[in-house]
Amino acid sequence: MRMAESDAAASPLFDSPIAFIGGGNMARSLIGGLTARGTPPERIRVVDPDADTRAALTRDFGVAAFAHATDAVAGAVTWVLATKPQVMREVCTALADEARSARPLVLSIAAGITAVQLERWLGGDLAIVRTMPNTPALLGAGVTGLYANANVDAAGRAYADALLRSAGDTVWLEAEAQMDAVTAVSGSGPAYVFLLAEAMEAAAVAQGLEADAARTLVQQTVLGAARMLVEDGATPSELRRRVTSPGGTTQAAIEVLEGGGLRTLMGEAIDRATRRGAELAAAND
Ligand SMILES: NC(=O)C1=CN([C@@H]2O[C@H](COP(=O)(O)OP(=O)(O)OC[C@H]3O[C@@H](n4cnc5c(N)ncnc54)[C@H](OP(=O)(O)O)[C@@H]3O)[C@@H](O)[C@H]2O)C=CC1
Ligand SMILES: O=C(O)[C@@H]1CCC=N1
Repeated sequence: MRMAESDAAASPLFDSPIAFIGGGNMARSLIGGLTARGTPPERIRVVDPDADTRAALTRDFGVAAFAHATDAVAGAVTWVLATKPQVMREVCTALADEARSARPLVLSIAAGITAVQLERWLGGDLAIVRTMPNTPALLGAGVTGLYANANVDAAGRAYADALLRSAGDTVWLEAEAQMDAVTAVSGSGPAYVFLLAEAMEAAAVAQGLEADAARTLVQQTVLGAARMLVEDGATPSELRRRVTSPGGTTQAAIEVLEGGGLRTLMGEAIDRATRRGAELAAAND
């Protein structure tokens, strides 16, 4: 579902302060995406326990960074929960008093942790949007899955959508259960592509290519292929067919990948990651 930009622009949320709880890798990608695409840094506050992390966020993006969560959320109408699932319960219960009085729109980026858990830990009856972004958000080339609980009104949905659109595309889900699959596909997905790139580079070097040449060849191949996937309009299998001359080099390689069970392996990997999301929710309840 796409939100009307006019709904978001009309919301008082639009100019209000945003507090990030946790300033690690994914928060950094989102803050980078937001500030690069027009969100004034003065609107963004971050809390993180690590002084170097705080200094780097202020230096790189001009945002205010705090050591204590209560300082970061003071006056913030939107909270983005960006700590690891393992500490989310502790983080939320420590902020329950502030949540009860401020009634913020709460966005979580945590894998696995459910809207019901967040609402319970923060004190109940809150508007919660579970989101699953990915690190290309830093370049505005991310994609985010979103699910809103029943307390989120149309303006809250439109605002959450606009916020995450600064980081790339958005896909709304009506069933929260699907968030674990989204996490496994697009949240973790960049790592699968990076692993593929690592493996291709290593294979190129094993064939005698210089490391620099191998890196450039692989980088541009992945970039070019990704652009064709998005821009050409053809299906992945049609794009693959156009590369694969009968009896040629690509066919020889694809036969090895198919014969080695690449599709089964990817299915198993995504299934395992999906189940890991549910495990994280249960283990950290
Ligand atoms: N990395 C990714 O690609 C994606 C991650 N996510 C989700 O984003 C969340 C963060 O992941 P990621 O950025 O990779 O992890 P990081 O460990 O890089 O970031 C988490 C940050 O939170 C800090 N932190 C720990 N305790 C607190 C606290 N009590 N209050 C405030 N900050 C605290 C950590 O500090 P310290 O290290 O000092 O403990 C760290 O800087 C996770 O829930 C993950 O599931 C979602 C999509 C993609
Ligand atoms: O690996 C993780 O658990 C997080 C969630 C998706 C990407 N990184």
